[in-house]
Amino acid sequence: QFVWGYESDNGPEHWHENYPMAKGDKQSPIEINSKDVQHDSSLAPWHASYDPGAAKTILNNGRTCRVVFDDSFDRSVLRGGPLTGAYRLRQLHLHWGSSDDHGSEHVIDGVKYAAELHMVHWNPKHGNFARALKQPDGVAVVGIFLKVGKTPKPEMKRILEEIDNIKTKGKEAPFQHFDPSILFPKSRDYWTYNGSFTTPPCEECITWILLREPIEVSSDQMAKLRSLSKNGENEPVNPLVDNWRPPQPVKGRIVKASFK
Ligand SMILES: NS(=O)(=O)c1ccc(C(=O)NCc2ccccc2F)cc1
Ligand SMILES: [Zn+2]
Repeated sequence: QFVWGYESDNGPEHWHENYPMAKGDKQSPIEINSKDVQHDSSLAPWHASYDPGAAKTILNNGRTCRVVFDDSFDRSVLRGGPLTGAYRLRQLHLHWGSSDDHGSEHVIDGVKYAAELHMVHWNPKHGNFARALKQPDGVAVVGIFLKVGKTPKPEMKRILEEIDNIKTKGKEAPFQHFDPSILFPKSRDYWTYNGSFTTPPCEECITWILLREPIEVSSDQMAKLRSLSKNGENEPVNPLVDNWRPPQPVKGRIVKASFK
């Protein structure tokens, strides 16, 4: 039975065989070229109001490291920007490379960042997440680029400290009292466009909000992330790296910028 992944036999080039949406017209990620972006002065600023008490657990699902939040009511929400209404924070996760020179999913003016962090929110007007992902306005993901520099990002430490407890696939640990808005960069500038999950089933339900300013992490912090394994305990070690989908066809979509 086909289990999708990022290897040559089950990677992004194969996904469409089991998930036809993967060949849709509004797929993510994409390459963003500043010259094709349209500044939209009507775009509102976005606001996150997260409850640190909503954080629940952190897990290694063999494909990424994911922090899960209580989304049973409007407890941690994202508002504004291109969105109508309050979207509930459900989980955050990352995509990263096997070395510092690549790993992000979106590519900005040819620049690949070392990693890309996704904060996944869904529109409660659709009742639940499974229904929301069938709607064009169902899901909103804030994407933050991680750039390798000399100074480690202290706010990333909480996540990276937990890595040792979730080394292998299926491992989960409590992860409480965490407000992910501490990860945001200073600037609120963003690009936004309509796209999809970057993993199967590649549903085209996402309003992407990509922050222009990357956050800086250290090479050691990236090495820590790369110490996660795809394999389960007592299985041969298979490093969890290069869990990113390459850019997909833009197909005439307009990327808007909140800034000039
Ligand atoms: N990389 S991303 O575009 O930000 C992204 C965000 C969320 C998911 C997700 O929830 N998958 C699980 C899932 C659950 C239920 C139904 C379908 C699903 F994909 C996958 C990818
Ligand atoms: Zn993602």
